Amino acid sequence: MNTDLLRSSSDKHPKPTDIAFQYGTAGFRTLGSTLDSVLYRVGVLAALRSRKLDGRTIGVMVTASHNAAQDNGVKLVDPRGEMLDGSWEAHATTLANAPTTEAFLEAVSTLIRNSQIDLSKPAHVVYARDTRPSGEELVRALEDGLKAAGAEGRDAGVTTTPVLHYLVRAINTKGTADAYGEDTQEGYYKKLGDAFKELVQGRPPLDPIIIDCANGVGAIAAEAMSSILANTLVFDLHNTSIDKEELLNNSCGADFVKTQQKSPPQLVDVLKPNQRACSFDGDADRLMYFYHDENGQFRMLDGDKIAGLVAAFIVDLVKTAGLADEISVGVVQTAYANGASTKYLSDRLPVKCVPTGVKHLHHAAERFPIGVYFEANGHGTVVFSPSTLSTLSSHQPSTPAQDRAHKHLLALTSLINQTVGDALSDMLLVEVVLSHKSYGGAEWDSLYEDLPNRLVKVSVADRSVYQTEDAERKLVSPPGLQGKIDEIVRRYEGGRSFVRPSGTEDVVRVYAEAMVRSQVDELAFTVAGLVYDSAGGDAAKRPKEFI
Ligand SMILES: CC(=O)N[C@H]1[C@@H](OP(=O)(O)O)O[C@H](CO)[C@@H](O)[C@@H]1O
Ligand SMILES: [Mg+2]
Repeated sequence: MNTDLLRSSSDKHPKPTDIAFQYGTAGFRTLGSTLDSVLYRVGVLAALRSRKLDGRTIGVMVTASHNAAQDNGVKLVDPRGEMLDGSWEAHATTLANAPTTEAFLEAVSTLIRNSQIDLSKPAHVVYARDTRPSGEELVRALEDGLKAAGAEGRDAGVTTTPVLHYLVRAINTKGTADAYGEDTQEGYYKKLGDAFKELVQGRPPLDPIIIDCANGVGAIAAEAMSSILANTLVFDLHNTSIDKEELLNNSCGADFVKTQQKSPPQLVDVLKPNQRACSFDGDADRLMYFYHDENGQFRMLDGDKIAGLVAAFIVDLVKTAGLADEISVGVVQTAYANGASTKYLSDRLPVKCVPTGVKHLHHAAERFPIGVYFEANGHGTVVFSPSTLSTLSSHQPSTPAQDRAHKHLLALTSLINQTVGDALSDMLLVEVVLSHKSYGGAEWDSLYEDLPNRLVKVSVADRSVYQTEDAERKLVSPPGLQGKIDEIVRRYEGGRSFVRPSGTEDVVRVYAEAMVRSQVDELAFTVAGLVYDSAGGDAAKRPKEFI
């Protein structure tokens, strides 16, 4: 690497003095206007990561997902399309926080030395951004970093996070036995589109699906997919104003639906009773379904409901294909999964609970022959292990029914974006299942009844003192607090509550559920009050709903 070039270009992207950056669950994420130096340095880091992995292509996605338009962020994608390896998250944070160019150069040399990176290896990086206006300049800073580090960059333009993950895997597997698909966006749309058409062939057409695109990049992806699917499935697209910055994720999108537990207001008059609709988030990796029942009541079909629907469908297909002895299906959830969904799934399948954050779910799901994972907030997918894929490709069905189910399983491996949660791919998957089961939203919803639940944020002086175990369901620190929470929970029928520090915001989260709505609120606000007071929170600023 050319140190002079690295030095001179680093000087053009100075680190703001007053900000400490942290590569967290969602990569780096903060105000877009503060991220210039971070993007430059991520360019250098991505080049080093690629060299460390013999020149395999690394992905960089510039997005702040469901956050407001003025935010932005960046995350790295490893060669199989998965999240950046955990050990490199710390390297990212170190590089981003070096206060000066000299300190940055020093941190780069240390990383090269400690990780034994061979600088004679080539470096390849593919990158993309969502529709945020700040993304354009941030990509230029990233390109400066790539250039300074001597990496070959490929600009995938403005696209969704899951498309970028797809491209990374497709590029790295090109020409091999496990080629993932054509390494272009068209290749992605065609792969999903062909698989969908095969899966619904011969079935009665579905009603059009209403899609809230959150005024983000999902609108572009949905538009492209819509023309490929033609009349197989009609998309009724809403919130597609990608050129109006202020509208991004504003009272719309998957996060709005999940946290507000209501329909985006723009859709309220569009939705007829029992008509199914869904929301993407700002970078189209999360999906929420919902409908209004006969009484106009909002009903949410979240990540847990998607996991239940999809897992049961895949189990049936595996059985019908005559593969039940060879392939099993497991589900991965977090502590935020509704207790009713965990019960529904555990009665049928192995279910594992892991800490919050997609990388934990993804890795746990990879341990199952077929692993279905979803966060309640709608981020998830299905992964097929290499041995399952080879069982599927060599299977010889012995009856027409087995043959049909086997073909459908194979098509599912193409329809599902196995690299990461993908709103578009997950939506097509849900539509396939609804079509096969002849379900509307109400039939799907009736698989089980969600327990009433409530999520509350508590501001504390130092959230790092909150440490957990048992997949974040129990506090081990501060000492004694868990015992007090348990005591409160015992007073509520079907009560459950846990407390953990957020990985993305400076707050502690309190989750609660119980049999009755009014009791859940009481439980959640009692626990929130306990956390606030025990952290020495200012009595004058205590939120009035806390008990
Ligand atoms: C309760 C909740 O929804 N938590 C979210 C949120 O994490 P926190 O660590 O809770 O801030 O952001 C993560 C990244 O997007 C997502 O994976 C996770 O599900
Ligand atoms: Mg997202």
